[in-house]
Amino acid sequence: MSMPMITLDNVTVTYNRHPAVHHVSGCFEPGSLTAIAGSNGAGKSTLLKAMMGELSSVEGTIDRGDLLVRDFGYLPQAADIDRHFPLSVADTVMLGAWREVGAFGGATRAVVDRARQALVAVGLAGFEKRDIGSLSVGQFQRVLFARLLLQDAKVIILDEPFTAIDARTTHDLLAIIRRWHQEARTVIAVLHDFDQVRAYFPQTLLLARKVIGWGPTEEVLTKENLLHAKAMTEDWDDQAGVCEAPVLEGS
Ligand SMILES: Nc1ncnc2c1ncn2[C@@H]1O[C@H](COP(=O)(O)OP(=O)(O)OP(=O)(O)O)[C@@H](O)[C@H]1O
Repeated sequence: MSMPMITLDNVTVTYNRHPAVHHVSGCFEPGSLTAIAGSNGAGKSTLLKAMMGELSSVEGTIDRGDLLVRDFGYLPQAADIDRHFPLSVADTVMLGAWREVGAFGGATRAVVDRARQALVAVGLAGFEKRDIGSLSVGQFQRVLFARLLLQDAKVIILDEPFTAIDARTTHDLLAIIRRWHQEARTVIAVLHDFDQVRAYFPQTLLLARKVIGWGPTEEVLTKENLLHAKAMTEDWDDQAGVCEAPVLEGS
């Protein structure tokens, strides 16, 4: 059996000493396609940011195995992305290849061809010279998927990729996620639409500050678990302190 690719062991993440997620343990297998689901404030984005190494107050262990930073492709929530830069669609997609190209290096013909193919794959052929500020929300999301295609990452982490995205665009981008899965990449996506999760994502991590369920989607998204998750998130005290270490019997 292959070794787990990303293993979380008792991960707790705090903001100003208040836990946003706590005691999360489990693993993302290589090539798995996992949805992270949960209510607003359940800690989904926090967990992704911790996995990306973006947060400093992380307790427990996030073991990324042999993976390097370059092996991760990360799409943050749209609200965290500033697109008021005077960047063209082509330049934005090319950012996916910056590790290959380097800060001042020139892109090879092969990289430019791959960027062009990525734009075709997301249905934006001919948009190369458009300013990203002039795109619709859905078109911009397609550009960001093209950038991920170019990056060619082993692990792809998407934070609410379909929020405010229309059905047609969502359908097209889900097809790309499916393609990544068929290519045996590990894909992790925060999603709010349970029907979508059931239809496309074999694995689910249901989060409500802690893990409510993590495994095959049909076993995790039960009515009971969803009610439990909702109640947990609603009852959570944002000012709660970090749990004390459990007292071991006999100590
Ligand atoms: N930078 C921050 N500073 C302080 N608290 C934060 C910060 N970011 C998130 N939080 C808090 O951590 C908790 C979890 O937030 P997080 O954004 O991870 O939830 P989420 O499940 O992704 O929610 P949503 O579905 O609304 O995006 C919330 O109570 C939030 O207010």
